[in-house]
Order: sequence, then C-alpha cells, then structure tokens
Amino acid sequence: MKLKFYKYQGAGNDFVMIDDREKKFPISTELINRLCDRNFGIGADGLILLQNDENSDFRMVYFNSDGNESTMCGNGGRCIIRFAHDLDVANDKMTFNAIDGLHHGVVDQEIIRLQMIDVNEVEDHDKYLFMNTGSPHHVEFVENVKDINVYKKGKEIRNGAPYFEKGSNVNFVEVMSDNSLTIRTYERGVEDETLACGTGITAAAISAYVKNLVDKKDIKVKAMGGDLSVNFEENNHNFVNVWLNGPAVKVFEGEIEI
Ligand SMILES: N[C@H](CCC[C@H](N)C(=O)O)C(=O)O
Repeated sequence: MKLKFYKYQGAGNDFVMIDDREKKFPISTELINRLCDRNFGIGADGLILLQNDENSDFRMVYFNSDGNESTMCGNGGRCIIRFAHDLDVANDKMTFNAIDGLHHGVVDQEIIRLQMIDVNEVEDHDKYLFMNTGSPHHVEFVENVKDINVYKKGKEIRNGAPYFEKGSNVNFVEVMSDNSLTIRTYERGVEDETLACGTGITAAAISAYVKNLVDKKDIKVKAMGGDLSVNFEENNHNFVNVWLNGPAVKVFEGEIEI
C-alpha cells in the first residue's frame, strides 16, 4: 500500500505529517517507529495525524518516534498549523483539538503562533522545576549549556526518581539576559536530544519567570535548531494566554510503500 506523507520541521524538531481526514492510516507502534527511523524510514522525531474534528477545524494525534502515542507536542502543534494552512483545511486563524484540549493557532507570515494550555501547577524543587505544559517537563538552570552531556544526564533524569518508566522530558537552560534563554532538551519517547522541544521551551520560559531569572513576560528562547519566543500573562503563578511562537516549514512530500 502506498502512503502519501509530508515532512515538516519547526526549529529542527521534525515530523512526518499525514493527512488522515479519511481516518485510513493503519496506526501501529511498529509502523510509526519504522517511518520515523532515520535509516530505514523517512526519519523524524515524531509522526502527526491530521484528522477531522466536529468541534474545531481539525484534530491532531501525536506519536513519538518510538511509535507510541504521546502527550502534546508544541513544535508539532506549530507544524500542523502550517500543514492545515497549506492543505486549505484552515485559514490564518484556526482552532484544533489535541490530547490536552482545544488550541488556537495563527499563521503570521513566516511565524506560526500556538496557544498552549494554561499552567497552574509549577513545582519548584529549588535545584529543578517540574510542570506540565501539555507534556511533562523537568527544567534545570545551568551555566554553559553547550558543555552539558545532554544525552547522558538527560537519560539518567528521565528514567530516575521520581519519573521512572512514565518518564519526563528534561531541559537544561542557560539564562542569557533578562528576557532570553538558551535551551537543550532530552526528549522522552525520542530517547535522545532533539534540536528543539516546544513544550520544553514553554516550560523553560515559565520556570525562568518563576525563579525571577527574567523580568519579562515575552521571552526569547534559542534552541539548537532555531529561535522561538514564549509570551504569557501571569498572576500568582497561574500562567494563562501562553503562546509559543516560531518558524515551521514543509521540507518535502512523498510516497512510501507500507
Ligand atoms: N516527547 C514529548 C512529546 C513531544 C514534545 C516536543 N516534541 C514538543 O515540541 O513539545 C513527550 O512524549 O512528552
């Protein structure tokens, strides 16, 4: 069977995108893992289905490259906004449902803006913070983030207490100024460092604000694969109107025998 696919990337976090409005994609862990394999398949950090939805412009279903369905993907969310716009499924302003609820999206020329869920529970464990921005995120502030062994240290934290098998994404963040950060992320379900992680970038910006390491509510975040920004409103550590903004583009499209 021939499968039509599209390849998109948002700040280097890359995804196989499937127009699954007819709901014919044969979901299986083995197939998705194979399609995401960078030697034996198309190669990607994850796979995303665009499906019809009664209450919004479309539904997003996200799978990590390990083949398992997972929680919200921020960069994948920005890529599906660009994908829906390219398919004429939605206009410049759109809404879509994902595993963590309804999202608003905006196509603003080369910038794609994604509204994230509200964040009302930020755990500050002093040496690290933990929160759910649509996916679980452990955030640590470090000096020279470029010198961190992200794979080794990230894997240890992701699998250790208190996360264990369920795990968490792990972010190492360096403060560059009163409104800018540099981040590197070990991603659960990819089980490696990715070039950007949107829900992680969101968690890093909120963490920096909570720790008074930045004094703005519009924060620039440099990831290995590109530059994003996060803006939000806050009162009493309740974060609302949270937006993740940055580029998201189609790289190529094709067909593959499955
Ligand atoms: N790997 C994450 C989901 C994708 C997160 C990341 N790609 C993003 O852009 O938010 C998890 O299983 O929790």
